[in-house]
Amino acid sequence: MASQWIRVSSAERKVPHTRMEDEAAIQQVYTFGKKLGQGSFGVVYEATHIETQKKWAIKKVNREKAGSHGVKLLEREVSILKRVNHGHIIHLEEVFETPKKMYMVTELCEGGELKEILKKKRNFTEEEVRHIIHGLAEATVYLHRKDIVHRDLKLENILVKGSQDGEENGLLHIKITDFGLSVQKGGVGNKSMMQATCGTPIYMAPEVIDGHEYSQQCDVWSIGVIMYTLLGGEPPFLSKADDRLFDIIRKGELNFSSPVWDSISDGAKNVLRCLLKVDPAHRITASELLDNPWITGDTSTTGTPINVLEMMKQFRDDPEDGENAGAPGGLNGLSLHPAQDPAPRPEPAPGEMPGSPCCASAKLLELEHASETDSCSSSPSTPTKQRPKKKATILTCSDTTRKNGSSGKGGSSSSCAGGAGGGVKAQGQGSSKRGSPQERCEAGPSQPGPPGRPPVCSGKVDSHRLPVPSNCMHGQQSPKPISRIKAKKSV
Ligand SMILES: Nc1ncnc2c1ncn2[C@@H]1O[C@H](COP(=O)(O)OP(=O)(O)OP(=O)(O)O)[C@@H](O)[C@H]1O
Repeated sequence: MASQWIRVSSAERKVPHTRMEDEAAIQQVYTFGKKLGQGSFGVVYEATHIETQKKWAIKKVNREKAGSHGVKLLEREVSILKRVNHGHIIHLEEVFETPKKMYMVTELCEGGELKEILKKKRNFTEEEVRHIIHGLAEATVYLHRKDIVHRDLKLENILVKGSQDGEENGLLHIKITDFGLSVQKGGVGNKSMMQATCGTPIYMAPEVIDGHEYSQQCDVWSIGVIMYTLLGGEPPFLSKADDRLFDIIRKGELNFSSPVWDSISDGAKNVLRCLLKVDPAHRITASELLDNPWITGDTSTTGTPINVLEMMKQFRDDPEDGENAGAPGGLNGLSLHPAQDPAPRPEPAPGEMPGSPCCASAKLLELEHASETDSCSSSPSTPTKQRPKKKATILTCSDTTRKNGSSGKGGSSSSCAGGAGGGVKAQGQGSSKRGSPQERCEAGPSQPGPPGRPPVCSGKVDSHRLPVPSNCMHGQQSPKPISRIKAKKSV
């Protein structure tokens, strides 16, 4: 006898979840067809819903073979997929369970893995990549708004809808899949930070490698790795030895010297530099990415930074440029010092776009206080709490992407260009100072970033090297993710 229930947790979609004695019940509903692929924990089949004749993909997992760890990842994936509903995220139709097996019925992506398509094509055109990254950014913004962090975004986890309904004007319709390593963060402050070292080495953000507390910004880094690989045909950071690979990732130097990059626009390269900023506080957010002119196709926007920290840094480097930005006080009339900012401004409303004037000003205030903090703030809602002054807590790092940017082909600036929707525009900023080799990660530990940006705990990015846990020693070619679940904090 099959018993069906629908979990009605308010956060979850109503996804049918059926318990049954054996396979017979599912075979009355679906006809199993060809094998689509094999994962670590199970086999994926094409299946047809008998009543509707609609085709689906069914992942069949043997609990015993998967082991308790595998089952845990699967349950986590099911739980997250029940909470989401987005055009660029794989749709979970229903779940069946027997005492020995678990079946996940998901939408069918006949195009298979994006990685396989890339292998055949060698690289995608800029227009194709723009379309893919746009979809990826939309899905990531959606997830991050729900406090879900994927943590294993990579080409293998991006599926493509079939040729008939999967292409939009010849462009691929992508779906993010494999939420086994995903987490839904709880609350704010420390609870919103993660510490488990997990992901797949070539896609892992520096802060994840180093075991620092990290935020959803790790997904943005992975989008950068994906975008670079789609355009250039090879990942940005590669080494056979993991130690070396992690060192390369920590430096974050982007190489655009291969001929394939000659025909790629400066806009695309700028986006890559913004996505692959070593310091997560200076990395653009997924929603900032969506507003980037390279993504929106808005070529009329001037090359202004969209990341508030970047803007403040530029202003600090060259306040006159900021003042030339068209309004007294610089940065479009924003007050740039607490003393010039008499009235405290309200926190941004939920959903308010980052970079609205009051937010940028408030964040500058926080930044100044952040330089006086010495430890990860326990709560982002108390950013200005005074702590013992310790000069050493103004963390310094060399932002190698910027160095690289200033010498990169085409001489494009490394600042996060554009920002149509960012709200704050510092127009007319000279580019001379942008290439300054010395950048200071002024964002103190765990101080909140700009609005819409999660708090980050930035350590000494390029000098702080924690020993890499032994279970990180997968070959860099290995697509298998690392999941150090025995983290300090369970996530
Ligand atoms: N919804 C789907 N539509 C079409 N093919 C799919 C679908 N889901 C999975 N596949 C195919 O089946 C293969 C195995 O998928 P599965 O999710 O089990 O494992 P994986 O994510 O590749 O590996 P792992 O579980 O080890 O991370 C995939 O590589 C893909 O080619």
